[in-house]
Amino acid sequence: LRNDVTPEDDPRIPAIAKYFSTKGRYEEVNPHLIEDILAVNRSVLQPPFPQCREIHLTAIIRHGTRYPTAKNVKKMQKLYELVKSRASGHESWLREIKSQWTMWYTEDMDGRLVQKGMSDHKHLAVRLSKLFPSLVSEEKLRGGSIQFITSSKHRCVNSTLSFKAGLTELWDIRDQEFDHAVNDALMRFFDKCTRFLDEVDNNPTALAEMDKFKEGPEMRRVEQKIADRLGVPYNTVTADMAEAAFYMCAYEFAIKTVNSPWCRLFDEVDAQVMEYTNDLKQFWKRSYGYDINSKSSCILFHDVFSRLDKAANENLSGQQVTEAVTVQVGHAETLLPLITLLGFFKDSEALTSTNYATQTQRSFRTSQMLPYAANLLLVLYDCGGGDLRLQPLLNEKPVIFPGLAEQQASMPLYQDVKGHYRELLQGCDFEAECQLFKHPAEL
Ligand SMILES: O=P(O)(O)O[C@H]1[C@H](OP(=O)(O)O)[C@@H](OP(=O)(O)O)[C@H](O)[C@@H](O)[C@H]1OP(=O)(O)O
Repeated sequence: LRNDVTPEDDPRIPAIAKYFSTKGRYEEVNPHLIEDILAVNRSVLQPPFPQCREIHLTAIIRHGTRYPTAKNVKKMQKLYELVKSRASGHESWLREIKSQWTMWYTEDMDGRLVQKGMSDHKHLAVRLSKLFPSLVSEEKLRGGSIQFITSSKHRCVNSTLSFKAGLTELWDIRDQEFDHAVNDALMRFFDKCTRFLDEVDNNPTALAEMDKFKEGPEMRRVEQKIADRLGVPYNTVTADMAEAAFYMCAYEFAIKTVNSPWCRLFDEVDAQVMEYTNDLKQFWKRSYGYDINSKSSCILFHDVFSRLDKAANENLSGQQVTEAVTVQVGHAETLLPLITLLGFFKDSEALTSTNYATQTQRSFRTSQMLPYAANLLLVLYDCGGGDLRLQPLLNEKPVIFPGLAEQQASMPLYQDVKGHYRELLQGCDFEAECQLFKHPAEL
């Protein structure tokens, strides 16, 4: 990409790429990476005093770009069959789909990491080594103070391997291998939380707001416009078909970096409606929609703070921090509950099927929050004389702990962060929250 070309002007990037929600490219969230995937800007880190030193980094990272899940491949196959057999439009992009494009997605791909997903993690590893050179360093890696923890899913394990490869290739390390721990209790807590499974994941009415929106006027308009563009009867394009078409555009771009003819089925207004549908799914299934969504991450929340505490205590007693870096690889459904528990991206109104128009300025945008390789970074600083600070970053951009903004413009004191989350630190017990009966709030 030339310097004078913005992503909006680049014909290789679909105009709707910034609305792909959890199927989006990390580069759309950090567009400077389009030009240089290894670029970092250390000046975004602004410790309050020059003597502040980073002493610990916890990175919780979503796996990299992956294939669609089997469920979505099926939907995409149905759409492809419809287009092949019924589409009567004469536009060149439609002729291209019908005569040149082949349906190459198969169900056995089922969410596996793609080549681009490996690069996502390799590149992220290199950028983190540039952003935090004293922590993500060859010496620390060789010395065993960089720990890797992953979910058992192949896309996560392979992302973890790629992250490690990014570092070992960077430093040309060939004489040593580095372990990782598979820990689903931490990285797939949602699978183990009975109350969440019962009340949300397996509850057919939990996503009622998304279901209603899919049947509502905004989605109907998108479906009609797709039917018009294809030249098929209105009743053949359902919400699932529209979703499948959106995935076709998103996956072709995320996996192959091509602006495929499928993208011509949407204009920007349509894409915003599709984005809202997915935001509704994420909101009700993994975020503020139900209290248990975020509470299911209590186990990870405590794990994060116990690591920070350990690093803080070792540092305060003059010892070397044993675990300088913790890299934890999981899913959108790992990151979002934790981000929610910490209070990020909370709007005053819930996302519902009827408030699409008033939610246009919402902060809850999964396209920005949860692309492939999305990451929450927590960096602990020692600023001398017992002054410890904690800087959160989301997708490598500094963010402010919600509620702590007024008290502290710059990096907050670690003690203040702990004070802010006091209630959760003293409670938020995974076992108690996740059991079906005797929920603490009901006692
Ligand atoms: O809509 P799909 O089938 O892709 O949903 C996936 C989840 O993807 P997401 O909704 O976040 O885009 C997937 O999360 P990921 O972070 O691993 O990509 C999740 O693990 C998987 O179980 C699918 O969830 P669903 O319950 O089948 O919708």
